[in-house]
Amino acid sequence: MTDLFRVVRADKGAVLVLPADGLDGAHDPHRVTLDRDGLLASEGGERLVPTVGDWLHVDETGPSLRRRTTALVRDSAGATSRVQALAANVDVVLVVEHLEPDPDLGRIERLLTLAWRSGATPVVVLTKADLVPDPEGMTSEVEAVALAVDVHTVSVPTGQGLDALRALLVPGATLVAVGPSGAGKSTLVNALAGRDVMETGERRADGRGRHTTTHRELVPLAGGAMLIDTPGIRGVGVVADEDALDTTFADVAELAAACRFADCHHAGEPGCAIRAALDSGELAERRFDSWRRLAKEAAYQARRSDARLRAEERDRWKKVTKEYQRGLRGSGRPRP
Ligand SMILES: Nc1nc2c(ncn2[C@@H]2O[C@H](COP(=O)(O)OP(=O)(O)OP(=O)(O)O)[C@@H](O)[C@H]2O)c(=O)[nH]1
Ligand SMILES: [Zn+2]
Repeated sequence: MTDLFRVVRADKGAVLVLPADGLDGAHDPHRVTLDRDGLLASEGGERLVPTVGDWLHVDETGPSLRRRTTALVRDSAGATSRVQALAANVDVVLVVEHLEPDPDLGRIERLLTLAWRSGATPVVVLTKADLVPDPEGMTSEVEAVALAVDVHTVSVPTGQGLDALRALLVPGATLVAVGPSGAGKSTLVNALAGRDVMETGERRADGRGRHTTTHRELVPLAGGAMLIDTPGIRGVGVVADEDALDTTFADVAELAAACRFADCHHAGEPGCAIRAALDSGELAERRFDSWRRLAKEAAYQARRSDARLRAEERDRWKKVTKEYQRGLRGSGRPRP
C-alpha cells in the first residue's frame, strides 16, 4: 500500500497531514509523529525537517518526503544551523505589504528576493487600499521596485482587487502569503477562503491583546487551490542567493555589468556605471543601499555555508579514518 499526503501543519514533534485525494478541507488531518530529532527521510536521501506544503509518501517502509519542487527558505540563526524551510512546493508567493502605514520598499525587495530564491513566482499584494487617499500613486511606486512582478492593490472591506487574486487560485495551485505582522495576511486568506480559517488581528481587539498568527498552516480552498498563511516575518534572514538578487535587482545587476572593472566596488572607481546612474538619478540611493545590504548578506551566507560544508567533510573523513583504523586493529595488523 502506498499513499500520498500533504503536510498542512508542522509542529515540533509531529506533522499534520491530509491525504492527497482529500485536500478539499472536508477531512480531519492525521497526525504523523516524528522521531526525537524531528527529521524525516526524504526521496533525495537526506533527512529533513518537514515543513508545511511537503508531500509525504507513506508505504510499508514508513513515511518519506517527496523531493521539493520549490522551497521558501530563511536563514536560521546560529553558525552551525542550516536554513529553515518555511514552506514547500509552492507555486506563488504573495508578498503582502500594507499601504497604511506606508509600505516599506526595502522589505518588499527583501521578500521578493526570498520569493525568487524559492523557485516560485512572486506576486505583490498591497493591502488596506481603503485607508489611503491615493492607492494608485502608491502602487506605482511599488511597481517601480517590483520589476517584472504583478502588483495587486486590495481592500478586504470594500472587496477591491480580490477578484484579480482569486484568478490565481487555480485548482492544484499552492500559494503562500508572507509579509510583516499586521499586513493583513490572515484577513486576506480568510477573504479568499470565503470563511474564517485564520484568526486575525480583529478578533481579539477585546483587550486580550491582538491576535497574531503563530504557526504556518496550509488551508485547502473549495476550488482546489491551497493557501499557506505564515506568521509575520520580522527581519527575516533572507537566504539571498546571487541569482535571486540579480532577478529582484535586475536594473542594478545590469548597471553593474556595465562598470569598466568586472570587480568594481562602485566606490569611486573610474567607469563605474552604478555611480553614474546614482549621480544622474536614474538609480535611487535607497535602492542601491538595499541591494548592497542584501548582497553583503548573500556573500556572508555563502561563506558560512562553505565553512559548514568543509566542517561536515572534515567530520566525515574523521569518521572514515577512525573506522579504517578500527578495521586495522580488528584484523590484527599494525596501525599505520
Ligand atoms: N481597513 C482595512 N483593514 C485591514 C485590511 N486587511 C487587514 N486589515 C486589518 O489589519 C489588522 C491585521 O490583519 P491580520 O490579517 O491579522 O494581519 P496578519 O498579516 O495576518 O498579521 P500576523 O498574524 O501578525 O502576521 C486587522 O485588524 C485587520 O482587520 C484591509 O484591507 N483594510
Ligand atoms: Zn561600478
